[in-house]
Amino acid sequence: MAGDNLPEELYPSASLDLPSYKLTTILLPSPLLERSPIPIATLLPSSLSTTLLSANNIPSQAIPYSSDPSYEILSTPTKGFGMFATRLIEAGELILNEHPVLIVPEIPLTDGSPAWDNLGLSLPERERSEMLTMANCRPVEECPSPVEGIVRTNALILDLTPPRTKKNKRRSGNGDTGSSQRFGGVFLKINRCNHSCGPNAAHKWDVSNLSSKLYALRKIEPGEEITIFYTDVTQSRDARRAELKRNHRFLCTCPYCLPSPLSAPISTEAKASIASIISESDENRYQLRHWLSTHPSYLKWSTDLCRADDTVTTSHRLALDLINKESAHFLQHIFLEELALCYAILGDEDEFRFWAKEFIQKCKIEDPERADEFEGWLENPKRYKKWAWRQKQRDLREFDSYFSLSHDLGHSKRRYS
Ligand SMILES: C[S@@+](CC[C@H](N)C(=O)[O-])C[C@H]1O[C@@H](n2cnc3c(N)ncnc32)[C@H](O)[C@@H]1O
Repeated sequence: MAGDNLPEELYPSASLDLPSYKLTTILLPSPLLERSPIPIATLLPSSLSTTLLSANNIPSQAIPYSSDPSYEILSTPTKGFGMFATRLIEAGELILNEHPVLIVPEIPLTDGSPAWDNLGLSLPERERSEMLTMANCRPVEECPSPVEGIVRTNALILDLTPPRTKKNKRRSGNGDTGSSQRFGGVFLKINRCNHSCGPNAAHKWDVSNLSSKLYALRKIEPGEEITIFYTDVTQSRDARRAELKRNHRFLCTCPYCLPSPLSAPISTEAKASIASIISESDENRYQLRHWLSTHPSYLKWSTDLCRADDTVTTSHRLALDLINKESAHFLQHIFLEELALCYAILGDEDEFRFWAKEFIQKCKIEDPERADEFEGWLENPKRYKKWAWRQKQRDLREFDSYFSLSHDLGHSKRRYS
């Protein structure tokens, strides 16, 4: 889950042939009549530009503005700007649904600079000037155009494969429209989220709305910074810091990397205690990264009556404890879903309801279809096809063995009579 993070290496060595790309600005009508349309400046392969930007694939209206946003953008002491909660935000809650201002190819342009500048110029003044205040971690020698530097610092990976509608499924047979190339999207607000190795939010791209949803992975307190992850944070501290430095050019200063403030010189004992906190966290993250391959498997358990009933539930509850400890909530939904299914297979309605509700709350934005499926089972748990499967199998076996025993007895009676 959890969201698509910032690209590992958004710009590998290959480069694009510019003439086959088309610069188009989409203007999405605002739902409020008095507001101007919402612009998205796109640089897309001509063929994709034609299909994606056809009337069928463009939303008829922009996402409505929230009149009472749960966030504000503030300056931070060491990380530039950041996004902060203005009130309590519940786990799974939508924080913001936003259209990108720029959509660009993942690989660099052969004739870079003018194309980048033209892209910036194709935005209306208000959006262009806000975009130009965004972070730019690339030196001018590397990215002569500030627009390119801003894109490389901020762009989130977008998949532009048009949504699978009945119509385009029929047209292409399997719904594959042949657009496998990835793109980057720049968002004026979501991109203000700084990285944390214990993020409290994630984002999810929705091609049918041409927008990304930012949502809470756990409860966020008023005034708390809203953070996402730019790299795989189940890696060790050294590995993730090296990756952030290489790809995003900053040394992470989040509390999971620096469990104590950098300021005053610290004693040898304090240093040793920090080192032990870091090594414990590395070990926890390593365990979480490999949990599903090193701990009892739900799939095997769900078809194997020889394994104890609580094998997976006990193990998954331990994983959830570790997830809380490391603030690795982007992994939570995997365990919540399997816990709910374990209790369904055990026919334990109270536990099933508890974990299913937890799962729905956490995944309704990441995977709304699966959340709907669980809502259906909550209405009537017995509709789940493997409801109480273990007990039913045991009853069947008992019946079988009773039946074969009486059958054998019948035989022997006949033999000895
Ligand atoms: C996508 S921007 C985030 C918003 C940015 N702070 C701003 O002012 O617009 C990424 C940049 O923010 C800073 N940043 C993000 N997360 C950070 C972290 N955990 N530690 C230090 N700097 C961070 C880095 O300068 C990075 O290049």
